[in-house]
Amino acid sequence: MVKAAILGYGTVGSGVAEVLSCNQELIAKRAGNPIEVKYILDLRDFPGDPNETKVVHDIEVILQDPEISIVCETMGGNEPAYTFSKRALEAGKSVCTSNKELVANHGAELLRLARENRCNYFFEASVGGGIPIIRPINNCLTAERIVEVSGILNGTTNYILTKMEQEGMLFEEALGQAQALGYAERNPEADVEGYDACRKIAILTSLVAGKTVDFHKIHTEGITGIDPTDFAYAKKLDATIKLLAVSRETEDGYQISVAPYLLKKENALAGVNDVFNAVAVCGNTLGDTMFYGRGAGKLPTASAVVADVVECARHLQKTVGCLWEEGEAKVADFDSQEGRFFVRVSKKARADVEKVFEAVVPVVLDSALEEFAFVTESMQEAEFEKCREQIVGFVKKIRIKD
Ligand SMILES: NC(=O)C1=CN([C@@H]2O[C@H](COP(=O)(O)OP(=O)(O)OC[C@H]3O[C@@H](n4cnc5c(N)ncnc54)[C@H](OP(=O)(O)O)[C@@H]3O)[C@@H](O)[C@H]2O)C=CC1
Ligand SMILES: N[C@@H](CC=O)C(=O)O
Repeated sequence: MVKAAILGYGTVGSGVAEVLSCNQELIAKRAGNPIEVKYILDLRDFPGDPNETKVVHDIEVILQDPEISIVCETMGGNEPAYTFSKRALEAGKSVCTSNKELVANHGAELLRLARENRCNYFFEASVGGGIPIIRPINNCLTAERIVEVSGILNGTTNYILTKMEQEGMLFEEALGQAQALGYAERNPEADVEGYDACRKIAILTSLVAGKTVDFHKIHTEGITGIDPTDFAYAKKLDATIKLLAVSRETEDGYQISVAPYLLKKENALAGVNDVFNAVAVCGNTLGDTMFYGRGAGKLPTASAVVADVVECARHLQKTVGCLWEEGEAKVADFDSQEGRFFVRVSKKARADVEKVFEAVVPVVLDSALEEFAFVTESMQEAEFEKCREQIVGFVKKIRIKD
């Protein structure tokens, strides 16, 4: 019997207990041993819950119990999750986590501690919820030089954008629904301002680079500025708007950004809706591959954590290799990033626009509107900003994913 503990009995933690119980027999077969949850650490008690007798409030009970070989950290946040994870690994207990904030901040160090203590630090659920992406990058794509990773990495914002586009729902209402469904972070600013997707693309790029990407260096924009008029223009252009995270290897380092993008309906990512996420990975010899599934939610995310638990149970006292070491991977200057832009400007700026951007083809939604839009040629971010300075009045840009 392999004994495990769950730290944090919220959306994901309670899902971990449910998946372990619901698929108990097949998990025992696949792990080579039955897996039992011995303790659940939380701040609260859960009277009436089937696991209420397992609840403890002192981490020492778990850390000091030699029977516990696997700890699922589903509390979230940096502290005390960082200290608890570190201490579990130092005690030789493997840790499986869904906590991307912690992985993005301390992944390399926690992996080293796992190696030093002959156990494992696994984090499949930290990116893309239930989508297998960490293990595929580490294992199945290990023969590849990965040149680009991009995709939709946040379920909450994709849910909000889908509801706004398809049902004309207001931002706040759609966010409220995503929170009620258990998709959003405790502080949903992390979702809507793009910070969550930023940490996830930092984790993926760190795995690709083998060194840590400092996520503070990633250009990050959220979706709070996207309004119904943007969707009306997108429809007119046979396009949609998605929050994309993009990471590309260049000679100057990894060019990484998180921002809303306008993308044509025929783009595979345009059809990724609601809480679904998709990650496209391009390898130098393989070409393009894509991973798709539920990016958030109780059971899909818990399923990924439990898969890590099974992998730990199969490798007790052995560390499974993961090439992500301490030291920093270079992030390229964002200003040199190149692409086309969709731009909304006030009607009064027409002459300026034609002078600065030359041959623009205006997109007009409604002649009564005091604005029009156009699409630029491919140019660098810095170049666009210089042009923008020469245009008086309202200017709003959305990048285009070609
Ligand atoms: N929800 C999702 O779909 C996904 C979440 N994740 C990540 O998984 C992690 C957990 O998310 P989620 O389950 O949604 O969050 P929840 O807020 O639902 O659950 C966290 C649980 O941990 C408990 N907790 C917090 N601090 C402590 C502490 N010091 N000691 C003991 N228990 C504590 C909380 O108790 P209390 O409520 O009393 O504070 C709560 O029960 C986060 O890192 C999140 O980013 C990853 C993928 C998807
Ligand atoms: N809040 C996150 C949860 C999963 O990582 C999201 O919406 O994607």
